[in-house]
Amino acid sequence: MAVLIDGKVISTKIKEELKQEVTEMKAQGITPCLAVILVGDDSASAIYVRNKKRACEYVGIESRSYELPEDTTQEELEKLVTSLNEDENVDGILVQLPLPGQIDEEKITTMISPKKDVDGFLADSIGALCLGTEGFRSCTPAGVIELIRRSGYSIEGKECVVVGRSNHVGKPMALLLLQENGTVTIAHSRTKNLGEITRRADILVAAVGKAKIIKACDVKEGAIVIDVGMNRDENGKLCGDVDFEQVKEKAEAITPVPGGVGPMTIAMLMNNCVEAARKKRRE
Ligand SMILES: Nc1nc(=O)c2c([nH]1)NC[C@@H]1CN(c3ccc(C(=O)N[C@@H](CCC(=O)O)C(=O)O)cc3)C=[N+]21
Repeated sequence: MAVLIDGKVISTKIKEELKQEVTEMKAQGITPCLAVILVGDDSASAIYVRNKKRACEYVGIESRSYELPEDTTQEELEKLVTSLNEDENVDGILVQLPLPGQIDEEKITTMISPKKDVDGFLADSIGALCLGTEGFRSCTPAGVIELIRRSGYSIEGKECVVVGRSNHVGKPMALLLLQENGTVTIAHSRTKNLGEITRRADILVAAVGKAKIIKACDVKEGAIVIDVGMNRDENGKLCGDVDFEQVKEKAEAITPVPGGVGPMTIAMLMNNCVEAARKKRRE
């Protein structure tokens, strides 16, 4: 039976560390501030946004939320992002994705000032990650690295396989593992003999978006298995990309869903907000 990597415990530890730092910042008159924009009333998005607000409260970050109706126009949303870009009190801007169909998502997200890109989604941030220079790291991949590190495992020299190549998870995940000196393979929907490749992994990161598709036969004995998936199973229950019940018997360590990567994404978002506020002070 594998070691359970507890994202709730580790994310709470990170938030406690950030809370300390924010207390010190506040003593110097600086309060980090995150603006969260939610368009429409998708219930899953509403839950995430609520979790983010709660995390802000815990850490001592001021959160401003903008909950706009489903029929918000492109122009209205652009105006809001522009005003938040210009607002010196706002350190980070998060536009909750996905956006409704009438909105040009690409245009809205690329409007966000790179200094306030706490999601780490912009070309500036991904470029900095690629070059290994200072910039915001994408929250989910950064959370995965922290989970591995704080559980006492090293990445250096390990065979790392990332399944999934999305801009928000797979690609930045591979770059971060590379930066940690892992030997990195990116597998995806067109990969041939997927199982052969995943079975090589000492560290396997599943970011596919398909419920329980990683089975015990896809995993090497003793692997560290990180599940980024957020799916609903046949009973409507939240589950990952990994068939947890099977794989836990074979892995050295495994993350659950929920309670694994999800809470870490939020902790790293808090980290990026504090970093944004810290950088502003240095300017
Ligand atoms: N601009 C933007 N940035 C994001 O970071 C972003 C986004 N849009 N759109 C949606 C996805 C999804 N996402 C999650 C964050 C935390 C949990 C999380 O805390 N999950 C809990 C359980 C939550 C539940 O019970 O539903 C867990 O895994 O334990 C899940 C999903 C951030 N996203």
